[in-house]
Amino acid sequence: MSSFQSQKPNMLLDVCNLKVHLAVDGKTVRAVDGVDFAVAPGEVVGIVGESGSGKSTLARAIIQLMPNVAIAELSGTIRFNDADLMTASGTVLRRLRRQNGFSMIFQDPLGYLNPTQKVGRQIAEALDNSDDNRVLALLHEVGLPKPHQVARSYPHELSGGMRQRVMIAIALASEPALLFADEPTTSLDATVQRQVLDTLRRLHKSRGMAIAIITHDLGVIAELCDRVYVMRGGKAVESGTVVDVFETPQHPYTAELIRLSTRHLQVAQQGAQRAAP
Ligand SMILES: Nc1ncnc2c1ncn2[C@@H]1O[C@H](COP(=O)(O)OP(=O)(O)OP(=O)(O)O)[C@@H](O)[C@H]1O
Repeated sequence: MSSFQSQKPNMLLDVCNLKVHLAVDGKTVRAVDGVDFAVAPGEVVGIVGESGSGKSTLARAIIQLMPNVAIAELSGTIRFNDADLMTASGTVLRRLRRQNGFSMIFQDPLGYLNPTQKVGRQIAEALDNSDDNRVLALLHEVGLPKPHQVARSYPHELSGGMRQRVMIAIALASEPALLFADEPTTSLDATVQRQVLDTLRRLHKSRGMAIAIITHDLGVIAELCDRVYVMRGGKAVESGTVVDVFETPQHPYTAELIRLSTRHLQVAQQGAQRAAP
């Protein structure tokens, strides 16, 4: 594993000046254009911004899951613990995906799960063994009732919320230090959204796992996150603690986002009051 000097040694993830420029139809799309991004151990960080601002590309590039399109430029540094992910070997990346590294959940579990395999088997494969008790324990941990029955189901036999929990269970199998959650509740109805967010919050507390959550929804940021990055046009135009950014936004774009959802400011303030000693 290669290692190098970090500017922020207390960070679990430390990304500096990341650029991911794509070659799309003969044009260069600056999907991520010089982003600094960091996550401390056990921290919950939000990434918010309009559609196409580069949120997903940022997350995917960090975990070395590049978009299926030609890359015009890829540069910057990505340090995860003592590994430089930009230069890490396949072996190092596989190890980080399998054990105590990072994993990711997506908006669409159906596109991710194997439709022809029972979900218990898919979780067992993620666990690298076929220990039924561990499969059931994971299903229980993500809040699925009747884990035996769920384990014997195919993805299409489950509701959207249940499938999202199965995907979370698969992501947890490697005991990740950092979970990326890309719009994990966008396709769910309001009640199920709330349940999945509560589950993520509970897992964060019980496992001490860091979470980087991508969302359009400032309410999700206000409820779940310690810090937030606001993205626009491939750049992080603003970052800071949720309360600071929501109370005194420095960038007009952030101010506009907040103006459009002022009720979330109250949620952030209530959260800060609850956290105060
Ligand atoms: N596979 C791809 N092919 C072509 N263009 C892409 C691809 N992936 C990303 N892009 C482009 O890169 C830019 C950033 O996209 P990205 O999906 O990262 O944004 P986003 O903020 O996550 O958007 P959304 O909220 O809609 O998911 C956009 O202009 C998008 O069109």
